Parts: sequence; C-alpha cells; structure tokens
Amino acid sequence: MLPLLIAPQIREADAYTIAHEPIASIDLMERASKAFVGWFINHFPDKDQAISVYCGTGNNGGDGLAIARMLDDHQYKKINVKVARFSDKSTPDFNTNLERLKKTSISISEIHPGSGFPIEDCPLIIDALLGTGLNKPLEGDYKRLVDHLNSLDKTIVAVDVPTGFFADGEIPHGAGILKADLVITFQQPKINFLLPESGPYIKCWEAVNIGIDEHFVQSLHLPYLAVEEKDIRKMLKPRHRFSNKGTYGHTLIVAGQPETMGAALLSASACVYAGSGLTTACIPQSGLTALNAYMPEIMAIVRHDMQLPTIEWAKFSAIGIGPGLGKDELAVELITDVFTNYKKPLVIDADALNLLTIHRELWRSVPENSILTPHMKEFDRLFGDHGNWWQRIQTGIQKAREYAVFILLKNDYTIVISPAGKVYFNTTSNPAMAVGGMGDVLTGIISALLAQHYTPEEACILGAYLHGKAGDELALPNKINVILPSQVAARVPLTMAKLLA
Ligand SMILES: NC(=O)C1=CN([C@@H]2O[C@H](COP(=O)(O)OP(=O)(O)OC[C@H]3O[C@@H](n4cnc5c(N)ncnc54)[C@H](O)[C@@H]3O)[C@@H](O)[C@H]2O)[C@@H](O)CC1
Ligand SMILES: Nc1ncnc2c1ncn2[C@@H]1O[C@H](COP(=O)(O)OP(=O)(O)O)[C@@H](O)[C@H]1O
Ligand SMILES: [K+]
Repeated sequence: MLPLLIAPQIREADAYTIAHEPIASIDLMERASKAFVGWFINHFPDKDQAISVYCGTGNNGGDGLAIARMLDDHQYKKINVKVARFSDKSTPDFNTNLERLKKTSISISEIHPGSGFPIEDCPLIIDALLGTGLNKPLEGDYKRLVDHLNSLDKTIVAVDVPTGFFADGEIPHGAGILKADLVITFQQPKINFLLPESGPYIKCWEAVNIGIDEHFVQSLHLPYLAVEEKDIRKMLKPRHRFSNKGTYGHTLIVAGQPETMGAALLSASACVYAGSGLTTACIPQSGLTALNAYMPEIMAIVRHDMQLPTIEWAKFSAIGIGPGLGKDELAVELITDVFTNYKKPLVIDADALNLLTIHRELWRSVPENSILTPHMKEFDRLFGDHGNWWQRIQTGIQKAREYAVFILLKNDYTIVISPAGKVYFNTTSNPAMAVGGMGDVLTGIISALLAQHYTPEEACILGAYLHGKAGDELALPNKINVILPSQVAARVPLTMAKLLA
C-alpha cells in the first residue's frame, strides 16, 4: 500500500530523509526537480516550445528555478522565469537556486505586489508559485495572479500541486486555484487529488519518486493508503488441486423486484464470475424465468407475494442484500429476517441501505464487520448531508468505528473505510463505468469474495480493485466511452487470471 501523507507529514518525511539518508536539503530539491523534468520531457518533447516558469519564493519556487535550469541543460532554449516577489521572505534553497540560475542565459523577471502582470506569450506555463506550504486560501496578489493565469487559457503544468490547491483537508468554496492540465507531484498523489473536488483543477496527475525514506513513512502507520497492484497480487489466492465447488462457498444474493430484476441478475451473475462455488438468488417469482434464461448456473429461492421465503441460513457462507430490492413491506421484513438470522458479515447495498436510512432501528442488528457499499447520495442519506468529500470521509471514519462496519464509498477512486479507521483509496475504474447496474456487479463480486473466505477488509479492497480493473481493461485500450455492467462481470475471471499470473 502506498501511504498517503498529509502536508505536515510530508514535511516531516522530507526532514527525516534529509537528516537520515543523509542528503542536503538543496540536493533533495535537485532530485525532486530532476524527477519532474524526467516526466516533463516525456510529455513535452518539443524543445522549441516557449515556456514560462512562474516561481514563488518558497521551496516550490526553488523547484521551479531548478527545473528551468535543467530544461535549459536539456536544450529547451525558449525558457523564461518570472519570480513572484510578493513577500520579503525566501527560503535558503530558493536563494541558492536563484544564484545558480543567474549563471545561465535564462531571462529572469520579477512581479511585484500591486504591479501589473507581464505580457505572457508562451503557450506553456510551469507553475511553481506555491506548493504544499499553502496555509490559507489565496488572496491579494497571489489570487490576482492566479485568476490572471487562469484567464489566459494556456497549458499549465504544476509542480507538486496547482497553486492555491490544498493537498488535503477541506477545499474552501470559491478559492482562487490554478487550473492545471498536468500536475507532476512528488512521491505520492496528494489525498485531495483523489476526491471529486479536484476535477475542475487537475486534468491529470503523475506521481514521481523522489526517494523519501520509505521505512520512515511506513513506520508512521498512517490511516490513508492507496491500493497498488502488488497488494492485490499478494492478496489474491489461486485455486488449488483437489478443490471443489464447496471449497469456494455458497453465496446468497437477496435482490430484485419485478421491475428491477436486472439488478438481481447483474449482482448474482457477477458473483458467479467472481468465483463463488455456488450462487443462489432470492428473487420475486416473476423473475424466475429471466434468471434461468440469463444464467443457468444460478439457483433460486423464490419470493411469493408478501410472503417471507424459508431460508436455510447455515447453507450460506456469504449474503449480499439490496440491489433492486425495493422498499416495500416485504423488503423490510426480508432485511429484518436476514439481519436477525444471519450473524456473519453481510454485503449491504442499494435499497438495503435506503431501508437502513428509513428504519433506523435496523442498525442495531447489522452484523459486525458487514460491508456497506453506498454511493455518495446513499451515504448522505444514511449519515446526513455533506458539503464536501473530505467531510464525508471523516464521517465515514467515525461511523465505521461506531457501527463496527466497513464502508465502501463509491467514487472515481472508491474509498474503503475500516472499523479500525484505515482509509483505502482504490486506483482502478474509469468514467466508462458510469452506467446504472455497475454497483450491483460490485456487490456480487464482494459477496463472492466473502464466500471464498477472504476477510471483509480483503473482500472490499479486492472487490473494488477487480471491478475497476476489469472496467479499465475493457475501456482503456480502445478509449471506449461506455461499457456495460454485464461486460464487467464477465471480464472478472480474465482480470483475476492476469493478476494471478
Ligand atoms: N525539502 C523539502 O521540504 C522539499 C520540498 N519540495 C518542494 O517544496 C514545496 C513546499 O515548500 P514550502 O514549504 O517552502 O512552501 P511553498 O513553496 O508551497 O510556499 C511558500 C510559502 O508561502 C507562504 N504561503 C502559504 N500560503 C500562502 C497564501 N495563501 N498566500 C501567500 N503566501 C502563502 C507560506 O509561508 C509558505 O511557506 C513542495 O510543494 C515541493 O514543491 C521539494 O523540493 C522536495 C523537497
Ligand atoms: N466516473 C467514474 N469513474 C470511475 N468509476 C466509476 C465512475 N462512475 C461510476 N463508477 C463506478 O461504477 C460503480 C457505480 O455504482 P452505483 O452508483 O452504485 O451504480 P448502480 O447503483 O447503478 O449499480 C461504482 O463502483 C463506481 O466506482
Ligand atoms: K505549484
């Protein structure tokens, strides 16, 4: 897992690396700038391109000065540097890099408080005004400069973070923030890059390694982590000889109404594809023909009108409940029945979440370590409205602990929050997956993983990763705009096979 540090911890880890590698702070800046330039050259190989580098007078500005010098060394010959002298303060590494830059032929100009802004005729701007040292929303000269740069419609590549963008914590409404086409960020994506609020400001980002001490970072036991492919490869268990369908569990999917049978079909079929040894769907009688025709591998427990079905609880190694279930009286009775009789962790999705919102008393019987899979609206219905995603995560941490459940908050970067307060960011999935029914497939996958004896934590992390990765494999190679949930479900075995190879 890649630990995601918040700004003060980034400073701490930088300082530790400087003291213990040991490396001089100016040399760490040199290393960071070199890593930036490596990526930059890949993206912008045209050395005749005119580039303006805007620098503040802190360490982000210091990076900008070093980057300008290095690009010059790489024969980018149309570079100029503009230093925003909005404060008397400057860092020692900024000063050293300014002296180094003065020894080159690069033109350096200054922007002063209250002055007008220089004419900008370069199509490409490198933003090294402010980085993770941002401590309040931009105002005054910085805000005016950022608004001005935003109005120019240039290509903007930000160093570490776009100026004015908070790396973590709440992003104030209406803050002046530079809109970057690309952010080349140091060591790790900043947490706010992974939240929807970054959408208007960051088109894409790349994290480059600058050699921050990894042992130190791991020793901090940080709550925020990004899931990496190597974690998934370690977690996934291959099937072994002499195993049989009983080895891989029996999953029950409680889902569907006559009008929303599709949700039950998607969820139960995803469960089969994700490797559940046996799958049974508890569905309304009117859906039985559809179920048998759609996937004969799935067995059925039929719900007759307003009558609770008989369920042999001990048969099932996992239960997923909610997709397309509806909110009528029978649904309430059914969810109560499941919560009362089944004591192992459940996967609770869609209408089952809505029922938890309406009938708060149901919370008392949610089995410990169950997995709730809300999207943003379901989350807010459950736990109250939130003005931003940072707040939503903090509420998630609190509620996961309070109810002893896992909360999988669906998003572009799906967030898994454990009762112990860990927050895992999933890095797979793409916008082609924004299609109704995609969440039903996820529920089926996670339920199947529980049935196969993955822990609830592993089932959440693996489930979100596999679901997104299957979607990525289908959509990304040909830049396909829309993929169907049923395609994602059917792709899961191949995705798993690749990860096990
Ligand atoms: N040794 C290190 O610590 C390293 C730092 N690096 C760079 O250093 C950056 C952080 O540098 P700094 O901590 O010097 O901070 P910044 O360069 O981000 O900001 C400079 C100063 O601006 C002031 N400031 C903050 N918010 C402001 C606002 N709203 N309006 C006006 N002024 C404001 C603060 O006093 C801050 O210290 C990183 O983003 C990264 O680019 C890299 O060189 C890697 C190594
Ligand atoms: N823009 C997107 N980028 C990445 N993943 C997405 C995007 N839109 C949707 N998804 C994924 O698709 C799923 C949608 O779930 P959900 O909203 O519950 O769908 P439904 O209720 O229709 O089944 C989630 O797993 C989510 O992560
Ligand atoms: K910046």
